[in-house]
Amino acid sequence: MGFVILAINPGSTSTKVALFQDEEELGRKELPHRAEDLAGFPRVADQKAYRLGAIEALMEARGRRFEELSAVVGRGGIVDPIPGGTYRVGPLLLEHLHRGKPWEHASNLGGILAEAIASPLGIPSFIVDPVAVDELEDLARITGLPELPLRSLVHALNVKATVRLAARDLNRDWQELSVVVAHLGSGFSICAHREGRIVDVNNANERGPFSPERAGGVPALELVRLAYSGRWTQQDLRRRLVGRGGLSAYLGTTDLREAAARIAAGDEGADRVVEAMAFQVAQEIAAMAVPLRGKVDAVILTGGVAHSSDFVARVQRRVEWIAPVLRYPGEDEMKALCQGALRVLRGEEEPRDYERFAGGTGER
Ligand SMILES: Nc1ncnc2c1ncn2[C@@H]1O[C@H](COP(=O)(O)OP(=O)(O)O)[C@@H](O)[C@H]1O
Ligand SMILES: CCCC(=O)OP(=O)(O)O
Repeated sequence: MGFVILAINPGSTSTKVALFQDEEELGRKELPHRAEDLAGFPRVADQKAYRLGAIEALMEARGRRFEELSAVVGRGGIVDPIPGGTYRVGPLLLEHLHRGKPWEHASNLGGILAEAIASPLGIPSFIVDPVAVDELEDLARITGLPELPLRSLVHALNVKATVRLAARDLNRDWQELSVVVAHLGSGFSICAHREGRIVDVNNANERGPFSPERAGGVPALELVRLAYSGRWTQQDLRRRLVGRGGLSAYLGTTDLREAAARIAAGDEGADRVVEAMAFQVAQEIAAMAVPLRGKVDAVILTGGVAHSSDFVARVQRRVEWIAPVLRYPGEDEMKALCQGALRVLRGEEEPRDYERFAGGTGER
C-alpha cells in the first residue's frame, strides 16, 4: 500500500492542485482566481475558505474523496527564517503562516489549506522548502546598514529540487555539489548552493537582476527620492518594484515570449532590455561563484525563462568560463512538494521541527 498525496501550490492568481499515488501523478489542475474574486479579502490568509471551496469542488468533480489521502502538502510561505526541508504544519507554523510577516505571500496559504484538509482526517500536513528558507552564511547577511540585513527570500522548492536533478544527472550526491542555481521565473532567485545549503542568494524581491516582473536592485538614494516625492503611495511603489518592474516596466509585458516576438520583428529597444536582463543575470551568477570560492561544479539555469534558448545563450556566453552550464527549463513544484512529503512518510528523512528554528534571525 503506497501513499496518496494531495499537493497544493497557491499563487497570486491561481491555486495549483495535484494528486499523487506515490510518485505517480494521478491528475493536476490549475484553478484560476479572478482578481475581482480575491479583491474582497483584505489579507491573503482570508482567502482560505474561498480557495478551499475551489479545491473541494475539484475533488468532487473528479470523483475523489479527501478520505483517500495519506497526507496533504502545501507550498510554504514567508514565515520565520528556517533551514530547508519538510516541515509538519503544527500550531506555531500555522499561526505564522496566517501572520504573513513582514509581508504576505500567496504561498502562505499552501500550509494553511493543507492543514485545513488534513486536520479533520487525522493525517499529516506538510510544507516543503518554503520561500523563507534561510541557510545563509553569516557574511552574506551584512549589507552596509546594520538595520537592513539581507533577508533570505528564495524559490527554495524549485532550487533544491533542481539541484537534486542535476546531482542525479552528474551521478553525484546532491549534498556534495557546489553549484550556482539561477531560478528564472517571473522573479529571479540566484543562489550559491554548497553541500546541501543555500549559502548566499540575491533575495528574489529586492536585489540582483531585474526580472520579467521585478525591478531587482535599483539605485538606493534615487529610490528614497521617489518614495518621498509625494507621487507614490507605499503600496504603489512596492507594486512597481515587485510586480510591475523589470520587463514589465520597460516593455509593458512580463512575457518574455512577447519580448522575443518584438525582437524578431526588429525592435532594438526590446533587444537592449532583454540583453540587459541577461547581462545582470550573468553578473549575479558570477558573484555567486565567490561564496563557492570558484569551485563550481555547474551553473544551473531553471524556471520558465530557461525555456528560451535565446535567453539561455545570452547568459551562457557570459558565464561558461565559470563552469558547465546545465539547463532545466520550467519547474515542477507540484512534484517537488510530493517528493518532500514522500521522503518523510517513507522515513527517508526526519520532518523538521518549526518550533526549533522559529523566532531566530536565520543566523546559526
Ligand atoms: N516557452 C517559453 N519560452 C520563453 N519564455 C517563457 C516560456 N515559458 C515561460 N516563459 C517566460 O518565463 C516567465 C515566467 O516564468 P514562470 O517560471 O512561468 O514564472 P512563475 O514564477 O510565474 O511561475 C515569463 O516571462 C514567461 O514569458
Ligand atoms: C520571493 C521568493 C518567492 C517568490 O517570489 O515566489 P513567486 O515568484 O512564486 O512569487
